[in-house]
Amino acid sequence: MTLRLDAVGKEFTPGRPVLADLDLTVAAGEFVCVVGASGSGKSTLLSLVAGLTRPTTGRVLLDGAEVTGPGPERGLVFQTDTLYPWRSVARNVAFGLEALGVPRGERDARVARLLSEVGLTGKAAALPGMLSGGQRQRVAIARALACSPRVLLLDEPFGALDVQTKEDMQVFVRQVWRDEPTTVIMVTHDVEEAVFLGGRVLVLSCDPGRIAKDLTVDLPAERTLELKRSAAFAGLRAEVEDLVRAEHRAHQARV
Ligand SMILES: Nc1ncnc2c1ncn2[C@@H]1O[C@H](COP(=O)(O)OP(=O)(O)OP(=O)(O)O)[C@@H](O)[C@H]1O
Repeated sequence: MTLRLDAVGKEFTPGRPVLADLDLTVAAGEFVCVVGASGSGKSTLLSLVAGLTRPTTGRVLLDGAEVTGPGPERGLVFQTDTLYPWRSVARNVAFGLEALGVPRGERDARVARLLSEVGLTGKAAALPGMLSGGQRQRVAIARALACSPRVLLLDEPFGALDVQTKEDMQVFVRQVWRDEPTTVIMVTHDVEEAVFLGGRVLVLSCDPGRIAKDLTVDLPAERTLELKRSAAFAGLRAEVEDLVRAEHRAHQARV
């Protein structure tokens, strides 16, 4: 599924654009990470693709069709825990399938497969409150994958996790992306995470947000944690950090 943003601008307050004149094409199967200073409009960009908010100017297109609202072909995972606390893990994952009216047998099979994929088969009957933060985020990812989204939108999904759990989740999400035929767009504050996961990293400028840099991550497709210790990785990471810092400073100088 090809995603295209065509001269997209977004203002929440008239005359104060958060995003301006943003053009972007993401091909099917890409893994794109979006970084930028706080307030640069990363989450707004994701909300526009999710159809949770509409652009003030320009258009968001999925395979040429304009996005006018949310849809099952786009799965969303946020930083904060958005699981339904009263539903079991399995029933959380089943939620979208129930809403789509998928028959019970098919639904149960899909949920079982996803829980196995995210390593939580044994927790199917548990309530979210009984899980760790990393486990809850895995349930959230399984839930987002349940309707076989063509595009997976991740907004700081590991921002609240400790370093070790976060690294496990990074490896996990890369595996999910390899196993499920999906395009991933992920917003993160963490430059190391962006370079580790993305095939492409977009650096947003501030006020208004535009794409300051669209960088191809020229690293092996097989991303293991050892890669983070390589010189190539360190070089890319420093390059992106410098870009984010430069954009932040340029913004500070303007205000
Ligand atoms: N619903 C809204 N109504 C009004 N202003 C909003 C709304 N959503 C976002 N904004 C404003 O848009 C700007 C960009 O916000 P956004 O959350 O997209 O940035 P971000 O880059 O994701 O920030 P952070 O890294 O801090 O999460 C901010 O100035 C924010 O206050």
